[in-house]
Amino acid sequence: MGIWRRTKHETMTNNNEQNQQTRAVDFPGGRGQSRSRQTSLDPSFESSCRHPSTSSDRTADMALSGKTAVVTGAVMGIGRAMTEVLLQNGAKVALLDVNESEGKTLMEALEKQYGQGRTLFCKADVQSEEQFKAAFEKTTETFGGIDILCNNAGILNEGLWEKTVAINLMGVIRGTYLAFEHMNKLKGGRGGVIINTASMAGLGPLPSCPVYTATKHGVVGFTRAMAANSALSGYGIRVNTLCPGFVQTELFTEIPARLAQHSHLADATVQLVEKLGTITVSEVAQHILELVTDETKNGEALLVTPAGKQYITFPSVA
Ligand SMILES: NC(=O)C1=CN([C@@H]2O[C@H](COP(=O)(O)OP(=O)(O)OC[C@H]3O[C@@H](n4cnc5c(N)ncnc54)[C@H](O)[C@@H]3O)[C@@H](O)[C@H]2O)C=CC1
Ligand SMILES: CCCCCC(=O)/C=C/C=C\C/C=C\C/C=C\CCCC(=O)O
Repeated sequence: MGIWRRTKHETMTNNNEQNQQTRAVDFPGGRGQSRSRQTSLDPSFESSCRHPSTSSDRTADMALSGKTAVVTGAVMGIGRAMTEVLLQNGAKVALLDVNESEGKTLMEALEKQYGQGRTLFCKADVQSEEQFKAAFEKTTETFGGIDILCNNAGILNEGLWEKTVAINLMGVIRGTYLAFEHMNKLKGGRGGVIINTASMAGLGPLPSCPVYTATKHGVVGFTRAMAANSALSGYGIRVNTLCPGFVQTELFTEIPARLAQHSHLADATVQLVEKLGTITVSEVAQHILELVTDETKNGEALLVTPAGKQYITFPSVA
């Protein structure tokens, strides 16, 4: 059971990047096809956003130079690693998270590392339409638009199952709909790409976590439907989902407590972790670059495990 007691300071390394391959695998379920705004902010929210006053042009020739990204759940774990990948490739990044104190500290560190004017922290709970909307508006005011959204914030708590649905699924839907309002080319937006963090549990069942599994299957289905919707409608927005296996983060600690009434299945979960192995946050986050930059990727579900990356092929239901 010691496996669950690891904290973020005790991450397992599993450097298998050189062995990673791309394969198509079959899972039950059809393959997905393949503006700027200025509004006044609620003053109380304004005080929750922190950004520097100067900017850097060190990023001129990078893959994401000139692009602005929003990452939810950006302060820790996979979201933090995604933020770094986006910054390393030239994007400016708005970090949205409920953890304000660590968010501000992180933003200061990122500004030192990647240059002034590259980040913005906004305290925002993805359960709140008001806070989420205000963060998008602040990002647009600060950086001039939004090109990339990573809907990443998520929790694992089978006891608080309604909250799990509200954050993991409703938060992704809310963020996607807000991004469509900002990015839609038919409404004056400049198009863009959305990456929704699902899980391997969005492709197959994690028996100890039925509600978590349901939310992640929901994220995969919603992503594929919105990708097809956008393509058919001509909105100029791509939507993809990233499906990591087990990743060493805070979410992956104290699992028996998170399983609540299903905690008797903790040992079975340990066996699955031992069978599948774990990966690091950077091994997961590096894969967003392809989903963001490759214009052919829309409605994809990309599974990332110690075995490598796999674009999932779903059976056609047409
Ligand atoms: N750790 C794992 O094994 C895996 C995680 N995932 C998914 O990856 C995503 C990120 O998870 P981790 O990095 O592991 O988690 P984590 O617990 O390390 O980080 C989650 C971040 O989201 C923030 N957050 C939580 N609730 C929020 C809310 N309501 N609004 C805004 N921010 C909020 C937290 O403050 C934290 O910064 C989640 O959607 C999770 O389900 C997917 C597959 C595996
Ligand atoms: C209990 C920790 C949960 C961590 C969060 C998460 O999303 C990780 C999920 C990783 C993998 C398990 C998910 C689903 C299992 C689906 C298929 C397993 C097939 C196993 C096999 O026997 O081959």
